[in-house]
Amino acid sequence: MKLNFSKMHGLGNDFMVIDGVRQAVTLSNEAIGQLGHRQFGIGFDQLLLVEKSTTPGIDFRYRIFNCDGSEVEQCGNGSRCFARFVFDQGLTDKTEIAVETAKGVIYPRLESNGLVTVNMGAPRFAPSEIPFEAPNEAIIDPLIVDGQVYDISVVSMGNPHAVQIVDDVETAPVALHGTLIENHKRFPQKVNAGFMQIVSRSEICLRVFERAAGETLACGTGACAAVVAGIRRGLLDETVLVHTRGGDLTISWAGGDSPVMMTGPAVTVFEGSIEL
Ligand SMILES: N[C@@H](CCC[C@H](N)C(=O)O)C(=O)O
Repeated sequence: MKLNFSKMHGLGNDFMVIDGVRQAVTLSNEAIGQLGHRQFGIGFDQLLLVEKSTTPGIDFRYRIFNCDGSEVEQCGNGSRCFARFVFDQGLTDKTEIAVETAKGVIYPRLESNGLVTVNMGAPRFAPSEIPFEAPNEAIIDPLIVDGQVYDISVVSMGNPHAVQIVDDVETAPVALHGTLIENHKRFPQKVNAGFMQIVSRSEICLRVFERAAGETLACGTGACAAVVAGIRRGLLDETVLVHTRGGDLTISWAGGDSPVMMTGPAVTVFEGSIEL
């Protein structure tokens, strides 16, 4: 089977994006893991598979897989690349798109300046929705990692995030603690671990150790979760500039059940095909 794809990125968080509307695509989780390998495959943080939606009023469905082949619920940087992909490939002429993911519908919009804004939906905090083992919902939860207590904020943006505040993201032990938090027994489906440095009420620096992918140059849902966590802790204003190692995102949240809005770039690097 010959598979056409685009290689894309959002702030260096990179994707193999496949048109499953005009091509018949059957990929096992194992095959995705092989394609994701940086040395033996194409290499990516996540694979995005674009499909038709059967739901009235919804333009597309897209599925998200981590580089180890596991399917996940949501991806912020991926949602911007998805929107750029379907427009540039001529799958739609709409600039405001409704797309189903494994965890609900999100709404990307292509801006005239080339950036993409996505209505990522409302964040969720109930432990059962993360999922997270905790007696009740809290703004800050103590998590014991390697004998030390870390104050984490647990947020679902469709996928699970545990955000902590650090003095300096550059010296934070992201790889070491990231993997311990990712695999902590209180997160039965694992978790993405965020390390946030507050610069001011409208600016943070962020590094994220992603579930199944390790540290990436940027994590869109991680940025949404960090800003939501900072606002709930009373440390951030409604609109925040998020500096990641791959570049900047703007995140806004008005609180409560209002949606988190994310604006940032989506870039196509090249198009290719592979014989499977
Ligand atoms: N890079 C993504 C998140 C991808 C999924 C994540 N690794 C998970 O397992 O939940 C983003 O930009 O949000």
